[in-house]
Amino acid sequence: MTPPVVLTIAGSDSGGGAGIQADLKTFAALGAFGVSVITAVTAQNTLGVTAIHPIPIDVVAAQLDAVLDDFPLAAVKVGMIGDPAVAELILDRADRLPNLVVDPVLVATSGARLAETASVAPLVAYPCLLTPNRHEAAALVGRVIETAEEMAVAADELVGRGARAVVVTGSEGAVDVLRFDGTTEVLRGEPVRTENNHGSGCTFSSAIAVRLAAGDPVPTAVRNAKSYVTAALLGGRDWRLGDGPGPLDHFVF
Ligand SMILES: Nc1ncnc2c1ncn2[C@@H]1O[C@H](COP(=O)(O)OP(=O)(O)OP(=O)(O)O)[C@@H](O)[C@H]1O
Ligand SMILES: Cc1ncc(CO)c(N)n1
Repeated sequence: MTPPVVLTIAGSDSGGGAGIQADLKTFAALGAFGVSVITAVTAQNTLGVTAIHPIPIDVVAAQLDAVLDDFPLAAVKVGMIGDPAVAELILDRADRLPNLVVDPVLVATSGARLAETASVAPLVAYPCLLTPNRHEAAALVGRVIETAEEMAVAADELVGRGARAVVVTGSEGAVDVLRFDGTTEVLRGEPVRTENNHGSGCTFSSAIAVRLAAGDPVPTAVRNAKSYVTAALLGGRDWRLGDGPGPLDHFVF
């Protein structure tokens, strides 16, 4: 059977654990056919980011149009965009981008700054499914977020600005908060004791996109994606790839 096509619009991680590379592995692992629009090339490994080269906006637009002109998209995941012009481009083509999941990537797990808050601001007001981690949500609402209660208030505030749904992720504690359709759901996952969490957020948002493409309602897609990330974290727990926080085992199944 022909698989659903899912698009990632994101940056390349030369280390293979996050960004476009994590997205395409997640799509393949969960049964979707992945296509990609690369917004930036990062020189990156498990220890950090040493260079960022934004792709010129006309080349980003040409990739997007090449994909749109030939593939029936079932869902779209947006990761690192780096430049507000890319956000404007996405908004301009948004009526052809179904099931839009936006991970407002601002900081890598290693702590390196990947994008300015202003670069994703135009997309935050679009009715997409937003997946900020606690720190990204804090940058978007302008205050520190620590507790699940504070995550819920921030998620509600971001829905108020126009998002269709918001999941604020809590990283190691495995507690995420979903705000959708007037209700708040606290998702308590199994905390995995691991150093290897590089790309967990990219993997999570990509898995949500695949599950939406498969027809899951938003809360089911988010729960299924969370189970997949937990399994991939467990699978890669004992891997030793690089000297810093390593990647997940995307093909754990
Ligand atoms: N150690 C862990 N054990 C269980 N779940 C985890 C762990 N770390 C992250 N998660 C889960 O992974 C998903 C992604 O969230 P996370 O907050 O790690 O994203 P992120 O910080 O944006 O990741 P990255 O920047 O590395 O891509 C969430 O569902 C979160 O609960
Ligand atoms: C290219 C890229 N996108 C996203 C992340 C977030 O983890 C990263 N480290 N690198």
